[in-house]
Amino acid sequence: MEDRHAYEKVRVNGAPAEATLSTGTGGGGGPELRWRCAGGVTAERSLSLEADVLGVEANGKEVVVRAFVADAAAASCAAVGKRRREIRRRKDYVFEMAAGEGAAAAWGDTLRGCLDSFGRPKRLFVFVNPFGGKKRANKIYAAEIKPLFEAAGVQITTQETKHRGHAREVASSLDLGRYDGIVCVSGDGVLVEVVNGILQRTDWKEAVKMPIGIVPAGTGNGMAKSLLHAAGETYSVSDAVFAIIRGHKQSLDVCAIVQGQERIFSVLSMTWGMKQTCLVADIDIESEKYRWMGSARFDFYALVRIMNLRRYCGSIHFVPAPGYEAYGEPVTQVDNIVERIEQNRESPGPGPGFSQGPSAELERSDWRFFDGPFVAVWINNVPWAAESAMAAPEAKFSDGYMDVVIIRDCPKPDLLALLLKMSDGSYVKSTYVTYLKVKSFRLSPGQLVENPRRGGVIDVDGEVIARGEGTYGKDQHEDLMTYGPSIQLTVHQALATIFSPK
Ligand SMILES: Nc1ncnc2c1ncn2[C@@H]1O[C@H](COP(=O)(O)OP(=O)(O)OP(=O)(O)O)[C@@H](O)[C@H]1O
Repeated sequence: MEDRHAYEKVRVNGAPAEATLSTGTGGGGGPELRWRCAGGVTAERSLSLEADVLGVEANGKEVVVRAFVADAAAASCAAVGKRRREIRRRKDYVFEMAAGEGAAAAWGDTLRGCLDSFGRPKRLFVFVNPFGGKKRANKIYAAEIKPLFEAAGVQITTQETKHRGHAREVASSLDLGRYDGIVCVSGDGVLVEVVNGILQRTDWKEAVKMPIGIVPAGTGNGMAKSLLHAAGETYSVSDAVFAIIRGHKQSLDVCAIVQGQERIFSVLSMTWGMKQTCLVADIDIESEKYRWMGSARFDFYALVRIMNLRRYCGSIHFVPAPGYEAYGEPVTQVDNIVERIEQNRESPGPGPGFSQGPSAELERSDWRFFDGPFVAVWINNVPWAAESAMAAPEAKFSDGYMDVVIIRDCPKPDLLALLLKMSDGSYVKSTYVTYLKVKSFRLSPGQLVENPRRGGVIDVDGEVIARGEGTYGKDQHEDLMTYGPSIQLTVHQALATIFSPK
């Protein structure tokens, strides 16, 4: 049954009005506040507590409702309930109760009760990476993030990341009982560190249930873009924060990437060969020097990059998801693959290694393969690799599969055309792109076709994990894995939990 509190005499931001607080769900719309100003010239206004309200405070005769709405018009009853793409803004509505303090206190209690019933996070641990993206994360935090959390009454503990790996260290030992979630104000890198830190804990099975939030403040913000886009929300810092405040959650597949005794967990992507994000970003940024060309500079710079196109020898093996069984060639001798999986099973260490993870034997007879050369192989967990690159339009957060994109021999003009369609994902329709979903995957990377003394680069969630001979930085960097021996990927379905707008 719907529960209503109606007041004849209320002032809303000083204007006399009649207001109704509805706490029930009888109408199907959830708890809401409605009011109509005296005189009736303005339309009835309403605020959905779940979709528009951050917090509430009762003060004497007043109840202050801290809202986050698209604009003044968006608070009209016509707009309530619809998904909006407009930019939201902070707005306070002060309800002065004619019936006095007692009525204000009662409204305050009722409103807070409604907000509490949504299960929103009350205590958050927030990482801020001051070096992410354009090094503005601290400013963004102070100007756009902190005020929203404060308005929502969320208790915040912040931690600036001091060095590479710091977020991982902290997440591996944080007292999780003190928080309802961990938030990363950063690019995807810190998020990945947090997931890896949690999975190296001895209590990882419990710890991995801790919801993780991401607020885009880096160069690569594929996860934030994927979450907001999937919910039909605008891609912005404030929308990402609001999603965390509202406390909706989504489970997320985590991919274990293993080579011998080395293991890393990925939530976004693994890439080999041409990079999806790099090329798109490069065309935006590096083409600046060709600004005099006008809009043709994008095409020109893409062309420059494609002229230097590299193709790599190697092979990939995979267990296809249902519906993709016809892709590639059947593997007749699976023993090598299974042997390697069995070796990996014995690898020590905490976290969902092969001993705890999904059983690999189930997939014993289903392996298929492609041989190179390859221009690019991308394995994606979520649709967006960066905010401007929709690498895997079919990817789902927790379907238990990785979406694989393979570009093999592709004429340069076609590659250019394909690249220019990366921003909406339509590039996958090209005949030069093979797109499939897999349960397990194995990459055996080889040398450049044009130069057998030179290898390629393998990148996981934006970090290089292996680089071959002759590649940039080979002499300076000690990578986690070796370029050459196979790298095995296994999906752990819905292992992690992430704050999501819906
Ligand atoms: N204080 C710091 N100094 C140097 N590196 C840091 C610091 N804090 C975090 N990092 C590292 O920066 C890396 C990238 O961070 P993040 O993803 O937030 O930003 P980004 O701009 O998207 O990154 P990038 O473009 O470099 O991949 C992470 O791996 C993280 O460990």
